[in-house]
Amino acid sequence: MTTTTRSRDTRAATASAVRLRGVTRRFGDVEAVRGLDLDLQPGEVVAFLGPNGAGKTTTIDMILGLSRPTTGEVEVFGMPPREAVARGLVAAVMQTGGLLKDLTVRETVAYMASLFADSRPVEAVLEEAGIADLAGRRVASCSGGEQQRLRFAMALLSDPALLLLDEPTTGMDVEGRRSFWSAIRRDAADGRTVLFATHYLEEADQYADRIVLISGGRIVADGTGPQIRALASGRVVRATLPGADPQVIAELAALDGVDGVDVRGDQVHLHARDSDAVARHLLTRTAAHDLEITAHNLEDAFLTLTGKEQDR
Ligand SMILES: Nc1ncnc2c1ncn2[C@@H]1O[C@H](COP(=O)(O)OP(=O)(O)OP(=O)(O)O)[C@@H](O)[C@H]1O
Repeated sequence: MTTTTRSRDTRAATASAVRLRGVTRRFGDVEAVRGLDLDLQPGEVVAFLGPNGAGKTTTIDMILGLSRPTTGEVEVFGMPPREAVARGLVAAVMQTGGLLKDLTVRETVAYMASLFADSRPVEAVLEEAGIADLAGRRVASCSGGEQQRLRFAMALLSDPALLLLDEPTTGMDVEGRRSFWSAIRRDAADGRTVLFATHYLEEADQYADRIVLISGGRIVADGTGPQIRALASGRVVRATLPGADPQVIAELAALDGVDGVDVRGDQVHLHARDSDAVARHLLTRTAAHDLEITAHNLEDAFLTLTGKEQDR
């Protein structure tokens, strides 16, 4: 792999890669981002995870200097985002656009390289993005995943210290996603800071060192996958409860230590801090059977944590 120099000046070497303080962004009546404080350290791979409309793209746009916060401060390597972008410290891989279908993969990267005063060699970035063997192929014949790796190669030309990816694998199949992320992870091992927005829990859990969970324009959790799971403590008790009447459901919901009840046909799901007490109640006071008790998984944590924010 090519050795690269990513610390282009003293400020870039010493500051947080990204620093947000009290950042808000309004669009008319819509408060897309509501008071974000966030620090990304150089070399971290961070997933920005949240449901539709959470404020992920709005935040990424502010880090890229494409829009300004309504209030608050955004700094990238200790400088205003536009300055960091102008110095080639930041690059982005967006979901769509930016490719000429009739060019080959190599021609596309070479054309982009010709626009930079100080560009890395074309062959090196093709290699790093894992598309050297596709260099002669027309862009139109590349799959969605291959086109994303091409965008990734283009983003590497300026050797950015920070790479931003906005839902980079939307619409890719499992194999496309896997090879895209293995290229990103290989590259990040070399010290690049990566922030990617995603809807996919497994993607965040599998490929990020840290997950920042955002909902309704606020950060609702920040930590590793296991730390986020632990935040939504408790268990899920599932049972078959045929024809459960509303009175029985109301009693279940009112039990001590029950945080929520979902009824799906004959199935009842209870989110409970004391699963033993809930199981005892179900078996002795109701017609429930086929009980199953499981620990929360990341998806439960996601729904619990983002649901709480949406309720506000
Ligand atoms: N230019 C705009 N004008 C008006 N409202 C906007 C604009 N851009 C974003 N919004 C609103 O701000 C909120 C946050 O949007 P944003 O695109 O940042 O969310 P997101 O987390 O990226 O969502 P998705 O995962 O669906 O892309 C949404 O309610 C959206 O409708």
